[in-house]
Formats: sequence, C-alpha cells, structure tokens
Amino acid sequence: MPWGLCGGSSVSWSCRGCGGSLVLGHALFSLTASVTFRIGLGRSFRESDLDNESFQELFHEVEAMLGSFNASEYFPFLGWIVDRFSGRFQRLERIFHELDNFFQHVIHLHLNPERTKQKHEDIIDVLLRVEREQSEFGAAQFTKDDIMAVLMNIFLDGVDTGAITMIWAMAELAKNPRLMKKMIIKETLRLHPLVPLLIPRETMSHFKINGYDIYPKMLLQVNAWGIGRDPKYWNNPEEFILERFIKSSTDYKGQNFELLPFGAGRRGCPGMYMATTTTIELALANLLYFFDWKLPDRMKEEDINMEESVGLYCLTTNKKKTSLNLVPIKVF
Ligand code: HEM
Repeated sequence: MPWGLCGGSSVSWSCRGCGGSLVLGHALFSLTASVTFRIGLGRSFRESDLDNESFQELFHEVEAMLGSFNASEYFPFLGWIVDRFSGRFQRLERIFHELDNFFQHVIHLHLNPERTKQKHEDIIDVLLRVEREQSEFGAAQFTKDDIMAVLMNIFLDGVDTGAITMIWAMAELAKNPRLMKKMIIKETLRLHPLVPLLIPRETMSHFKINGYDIYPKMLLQVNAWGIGRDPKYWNNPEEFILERFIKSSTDYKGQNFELLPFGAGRRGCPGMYMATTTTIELALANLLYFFDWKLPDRMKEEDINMEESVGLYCLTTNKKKTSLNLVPIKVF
C-alpha cells in the first residue's frame, strides 16, 4: 500500500471505466513526499531505499506530538511537571532520537565518495559543501546539527502540507462543481489554512490593541483561521466564493493581513513557493485537466462533510476530518 494520510484526511476515488478504486489522499501524499524527497535528496521516496512504513509512522507521530498540548510552553515555570508526568518529554525524546537517526542516515548516504562524481547537487550536497568550506576557512559555524535542523524543517513541513491543502481544494470543488475550471488555491487557503494558529510570537514592547494593554515578553498567537473568516474583511465569509479574488490584489504572501495562510514577517513560511508552485498548482492542474470529478451515486453536494479535525494549539494541521469519495471521469 502506498503512502497514507491518517484516516479521515484521505480522498478515495473509484475510476469509472476501469472499475478499480484508489485512495487519492494516499496518492497526493505520495506525490508531495516524492517532490520533497526529490528536492531534498535528489531522488524520489521510492528510490531512496528508506523503510516506507516506519518513516510514515514516525512522521505521523511527530505531527501528533507537535499538535498536542505543550504545558511547558504555556506555563513556563510549572508546565514541565505536567509534561514530565504525562510522558510527553519521554515521547519527544524518543521521537527526536529516531528522527536524528533518520537524518544521520541520509547525510551518511551523501558522504559516499561516489556521490562527488555526480554533476547534480541536491540540498544536502549544498549544505555539506557549505559546512566543509566553512571548516576550511576556520569559521566552523555551520555544523552537521544545523544541517539536520534544516532537513527536519524541509521533511516535516514539506510532505503533507501540500496534500492536505489539495484535499480541501478537491472537497470544495466537489461541493461547487461549477468552479471546477477556475483557480481555487487562495480561496481554499482562506477557508482552510493549514496552520490555524500561527507560530507564537513574543512581544518586544508595550502597545495597545482594541483597548487591551499588551506588555513586553507576552506570548501572542495569531488566529489565521479566524481572520480568514472574519465578516469585517470578507463578505459571506463561510462561503467558498473564489470570484472574490478575481479583481482583488489580495494575496497570501504576507502583505495582506486579512489572508495569512503562510503567516507573515521573518517567521513566515519559507516553503510557500515550493508548496504552491511545485506541488499544489501542478497536481491540481493535472487532476482537473485530465478528469471531471463527480460524486458517487446517490450522494449530493450538501452531503459532503466539511468538518475539520483540528486542535487548539499552534502547529496543529487543519485536516479534513472525514474522507471524501469522488469518481473521476477521464476527459481524454
Ligand atoms: C500549503 C502548504 C503550506 C502552508 C499553508 C504552510 C503554512 C505555514 C505557516 C502558517 C507557518 C507559520 C508562519 C508564521 O507563523 O508566520 C509556516 C512555517 C513554516 N513552514 Fe510552512 N506551509 C506550507 C508548506 C511548507 C513547505 C512545503 C515547507 C518546506 C519545505 C514549509 C516550511 C516551513 C518552515 C520551515 C516554517 C517555520 C518558519 C520559521 O519558524 O521561521 N512549509 N508554514
């Protein structure tokens, strides 16, 4: 079985004509994993000789941990007691030990002298070269630990972000079939931002918002999900209306604060262009160009469950709670 998103996030589809069925969520996940591996490792996941099942399991465990309540972050003085007794610390240590092993293995593969004969460098080759050249000049500020941290970001953030957004886009399209031929990414990200609460920020100075005093060193969380549905900024905010963007310059690049699916500022998402151009646009364009998508017999548009499976904490990914069954009709 190929890659799978946990349970409900998948889109399953059965093919009219061939009679077989496939889980599209799995296929999309497999695609984004392969794009990320190709960018990171220079080859697709299947070619990477890594154990698919255990990587997938580890990946979802990390995701669940990042989305779960972290008492130390919210109650810095006493929270660690809760985290220690709940077993969170121990689980984190084990998971990050396994991740370290994984990244060390990947780096080890790149240190093979045979690789230097290859003309094409991938990201790890470049990072290793930066590390080597720094050492040669005696600066030695960039270490293998830094390389592992960069890889952690690429793999953890690069794999299922695109797949989840595509699943939401397909679900919205199945509900609004007249929109099948139009561009839908902005409106999908407005209604279903993957990270509903952005990365927490610490305030540097005192200021006031809506009559509230905000003091220095306070933890602030920006609710991108709430802003995207705020009737002060959006007409009929709960409705999927992609025409709202046709004559508007509003974009998701961090300049328009009413649309922040990728955050903004220094901590804004560095993977935004990779996600939108190399993954989501490419895959959605192919899915919509080669197939018309219909609902299975007897199912109506209003029967599609648009519930989100999301927690309250930052870094929780906003997945579709239940799977979506679609029937592709081949156009060509
Ligand atoms: C649809 C796809 C994606 C969405 C919606 C998304 C969204 C976000 C958001 C909202 C943040 C927090 C920004 C903030 O608080 O201002 C973030 C951070 C981040 N994203 Fe993405 N992301 C996506 C894909 C990716 C990809 C493909 C990568 C890398 C390959 C990536 C790497 C990161 C990293 C490393 C951070 C942390 C940045 C920091 O802490 O400074 N993301 N992303």
